[in-house]
Amino acid sequence: FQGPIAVAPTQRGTRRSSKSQLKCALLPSAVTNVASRLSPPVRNSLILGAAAVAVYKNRRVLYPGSAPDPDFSEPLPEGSLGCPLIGNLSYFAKMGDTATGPGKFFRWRASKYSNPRIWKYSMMGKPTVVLSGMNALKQVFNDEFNGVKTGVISKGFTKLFGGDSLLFVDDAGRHKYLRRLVGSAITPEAVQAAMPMLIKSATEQLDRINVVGEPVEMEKILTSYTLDVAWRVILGLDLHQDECQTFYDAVDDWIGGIVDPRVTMLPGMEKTKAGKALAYLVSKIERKLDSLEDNGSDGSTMSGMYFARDEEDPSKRLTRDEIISNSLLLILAGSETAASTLTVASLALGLHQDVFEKLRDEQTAMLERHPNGEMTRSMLERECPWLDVVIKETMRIKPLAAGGAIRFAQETLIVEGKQIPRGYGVVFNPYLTHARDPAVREENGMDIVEAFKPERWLNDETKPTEYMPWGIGPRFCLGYNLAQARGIQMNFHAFPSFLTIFLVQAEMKVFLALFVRKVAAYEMVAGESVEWKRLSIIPKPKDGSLIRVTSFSDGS
Ligand code: HEM
Repeated sequence: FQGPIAVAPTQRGTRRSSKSQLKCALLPSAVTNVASRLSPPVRNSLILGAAAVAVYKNRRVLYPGSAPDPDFSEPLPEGSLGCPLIGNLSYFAKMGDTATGPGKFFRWRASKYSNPRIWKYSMMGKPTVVLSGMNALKQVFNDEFNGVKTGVISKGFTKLFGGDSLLFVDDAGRHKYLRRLVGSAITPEAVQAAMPMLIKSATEQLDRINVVGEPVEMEKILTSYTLDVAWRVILGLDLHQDECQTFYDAVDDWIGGIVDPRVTMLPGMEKTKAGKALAYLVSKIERKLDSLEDNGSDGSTMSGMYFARDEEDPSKRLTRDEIISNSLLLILAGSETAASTLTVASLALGLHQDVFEKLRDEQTAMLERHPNGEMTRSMLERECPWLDVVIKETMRIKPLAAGGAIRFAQETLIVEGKQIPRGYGVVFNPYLTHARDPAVREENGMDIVEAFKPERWLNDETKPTEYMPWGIGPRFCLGYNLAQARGIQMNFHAFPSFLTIFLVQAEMKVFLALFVRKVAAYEMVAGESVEWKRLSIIPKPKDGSLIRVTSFSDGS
């Protein structure tokens, strides 16, 4: 509003008419005149409104690639794209809070639209559609490598997490090949062979809980547990006690690189904390590979990968780089996720004493049947239905806060009557999917205090069907199930449960079983007032699930 300004003839050749020139010349002064009579709040609202209209009218220029595909009549999903450069500012402002935890933006946005199962937003200026609900998810994510492909926003991620890992593969054949070979190292037999290591790792960490009345932060215990599983079971290392902390710190610094722009955007990653941590981890893996070459198999997942031959072409085996990248991927995908889920389970059991008692009764009965304390993979699977449903319910209430890796539409997709134009990002949202299951919609179904009811999984009539904590489609969690890697089409709900206990299930069940065998009763230090960390991959209680044991099983 600088007063009248001269209007230059347009550069494109077609001159505007003298009438329109006059309008253009007079308009600013007229606007200035009117604006000066308005109170500042009204004037500012009008300015913002005018700016919003200008952005809306020019959105095709401002957001390249966001326009609808003219070959389709279906509309775009609802939702605004925010700032063209950094996307929706509310994404950053509402990432999470202590009352609801991470993923607040997705819950808040979904509640605004007529169809919460499909809507759009913009991440760093990239138009992206958020999908939830099993129908829509199956349609889109089962078509990975054709209709959609997983991609990365920054190439730095590939450097940090290993360029030869199956996470970054966008070719169906190569992905299947890598899943077959990496997956062949996590068969039921391999997990059974790993049971003593899982039990040893859990027992060592549970030994840290030994004083009645002393507050214990379960998250710390469980982070160490899953990292011990990573070095023992996945990498097959034999770390001395004083080197464990170096390993924990290295994994922490390495994963922390995700949020460091010097790592993901700029050259010179090697000199950063994350780069140095990565070098340490790779050196450990390299040395282990040399020892496998000299001494043969040791039963670890890495050894499984090293000696695996492709069942379709036995002359093919994983290269050294592929083993390194995929070993790193298993640490990345498996440690934090399992630790967080177990942390939430310890909170849920502390809040629901009746469920804790059910688990204890189940373990007491198992001990009576196997008085020598033996615990195998198939025993946990066949004899412990409560263990199973406690984990299912924990993962229903607190799944990944913002979904998995971003996919990009390879062609224009029509989903739920809307179009997702070619080139758009697409992400799944497990929380929104779980929250809309008919079995839990009537109550405050995602609240850990009010709605944690593992028994709902024991009856076909109350069993949720809108459920996908392990992902969906060809990238379904590898730690969970290998059926797809062997070419069997996955139908999660119809899948017989005896086939579904693999590494991560065994890891979580072993810990919980030993925990309820040792601890006879405990309470949450914070009582029922649960607060959450604002940011994390899987939601975690703010106090790390601070418990106080009131009695141990040995009577102390
Ligand atoms: C409670 C623990 C876990 C949860 C909730 C979980 C969840 C998931 C989800 C949702 C995906 C799909 C990601 C996407 O499609 O973008 C996934 C993929 C994956 N998970 Fe897990 N996971 C867990 C533990 C593990 C463990 C213990 C391992 C291995 C040691 C593992 C290995 C993988 C791998 C390798 C992939 C990528 C598969 C591919 O791209 O083909 N996960 N996981």
